[in-house]
Amino acid sequence: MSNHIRLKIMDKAQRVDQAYYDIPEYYNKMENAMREVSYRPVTIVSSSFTFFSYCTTLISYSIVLMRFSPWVPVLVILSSIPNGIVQNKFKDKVFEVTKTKVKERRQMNYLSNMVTSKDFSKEIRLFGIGNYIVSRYKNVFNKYFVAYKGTLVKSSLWNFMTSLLIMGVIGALSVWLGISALKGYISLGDFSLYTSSLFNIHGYINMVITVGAFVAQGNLYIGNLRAFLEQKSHLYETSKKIKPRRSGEHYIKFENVSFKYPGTDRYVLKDINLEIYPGETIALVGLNGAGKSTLVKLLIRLYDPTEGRILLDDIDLKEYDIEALRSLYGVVFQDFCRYAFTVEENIAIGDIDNIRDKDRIYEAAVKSKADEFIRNLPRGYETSLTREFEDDGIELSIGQWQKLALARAFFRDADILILDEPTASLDVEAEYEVFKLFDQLRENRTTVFISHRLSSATIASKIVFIKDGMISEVGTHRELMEKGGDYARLFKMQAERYQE
Ligand SMILES: Nc1ncnc2c1ncn2[C@@H]1O[C@H](COP(=O)(O)OP(=O)(O)OP(=O)(O)O)[C@@H](O)[C@H]1O
Repeated sequence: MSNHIRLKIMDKAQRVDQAYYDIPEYYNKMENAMREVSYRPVTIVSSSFTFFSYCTTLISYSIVLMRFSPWVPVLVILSSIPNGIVQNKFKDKVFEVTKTKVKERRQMNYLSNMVTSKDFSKEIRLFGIGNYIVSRYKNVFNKYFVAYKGTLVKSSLWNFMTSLLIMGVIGALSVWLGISALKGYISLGDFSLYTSSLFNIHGYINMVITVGAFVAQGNLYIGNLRAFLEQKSHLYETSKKIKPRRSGEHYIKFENVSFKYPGTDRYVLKDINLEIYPGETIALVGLNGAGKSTLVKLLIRLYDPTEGRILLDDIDLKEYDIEALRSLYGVVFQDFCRYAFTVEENIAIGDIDNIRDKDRIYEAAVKSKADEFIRNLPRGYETSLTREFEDDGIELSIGQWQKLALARAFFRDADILILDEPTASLDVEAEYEVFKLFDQLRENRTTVFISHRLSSATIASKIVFIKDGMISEVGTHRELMEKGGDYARLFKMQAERYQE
């Protein structure tokens, strides 16, 4: 059951849109749902059974004690009510605190993962920041614990006082039983039966209260889980779900597109108007933070524009079936993923349904210049690309990873190629070959690439210069050089460095 719910949470998490990763509340809901998934569902069911079994036992002991006097079970049960209320109230409070302190808990997880994960290991050692991270962890923990402390102290105090009440009542009833035995109103056997029933009834009341509170808390957990599973998408959901045609020939148009990231007030893109004709190779250039990657994110519908619209073959992107739309694109992100799988899988991820098509996998690797180094790996295409799980796994260099990411995009058989800094880590020779390939590829598909190496932009049929979220210049390399604007200035600046 836990596994079933975990799978449901994972399924939801892989489908929610990108905007959720910008919103802490999303993470909070997911963390709340994930936190207790390993034990909570099972214990809700088992505790419910236990609850009923304890209640039955409790009734049995009450019936035994009623033979002596109906007041005995009534008094024990009445004196337990305040303790039951206190336990329930404070369990709810602790649950609420846990829920509201989820940000701190995520921070604590992040900080403790930092010191244990490989990603940070080099810098932590080099900069000697291990202790700094541990002290940050302690600070967050203290904030987290302060919130609990008050509730825990109060809960213990109230628990102690209400337990005293129960103990007082049980003590008094034991004395009553003792006197009755001494006076001969009940036999010694009955005395022993009644006193053991009295103590048992007390124990079972305690257990019923605890288990009952746990079951009630389970309801709160289910509320959390539902809140996560029922989250709505930020992206516009069309009823039309048009399937884009597959042809390689597409016309893309940005119409007055402006964009703010969810939860922010700043326009990152402002009034973008751009046409990309079938078969064109577009180079997006501009300074850091200008908005180039954001433009790409809108094109593949990770986000919808805040204003304006983007058309593909004269139809708004929003009207397409989103999965079919995304299947048109072959993308290499600036921060592409490095999967701890085999080489083959790392390429096949571009089009996972065709993972068995080995010939196409090799073909894609040859195109991206990855085939050469793959053949020298100990197990070729079957080499595992991590040393974390496999003894004979290996680590690649960043440039080698980039070649694999490119192969992934080529394997996809996409109509539109989108490459964000696709050659940043490639050696000069590989970069030259890859750009030569783009030249061939652009005959039958549209390519959009982002590059800071302006020499590579010269092959583009259209260069789009983005400045502060706006298109400031558009044209071929020659046109923009003649214009003598920002592009020409940056190009000359880079060229001068090469001439030195
Ligand atoms: N998820 C996000 N939430 C809020 N702001 C963001 C987010 N991602 C990017 N930004 C902001 O959007 C602006 C544009 O970022 P973008 O990544 O599009 O720039 P870029 O032109 O690709 O830069 P670079 O050349 O450095 O890759 C930046 O100011 C950045 O801070």
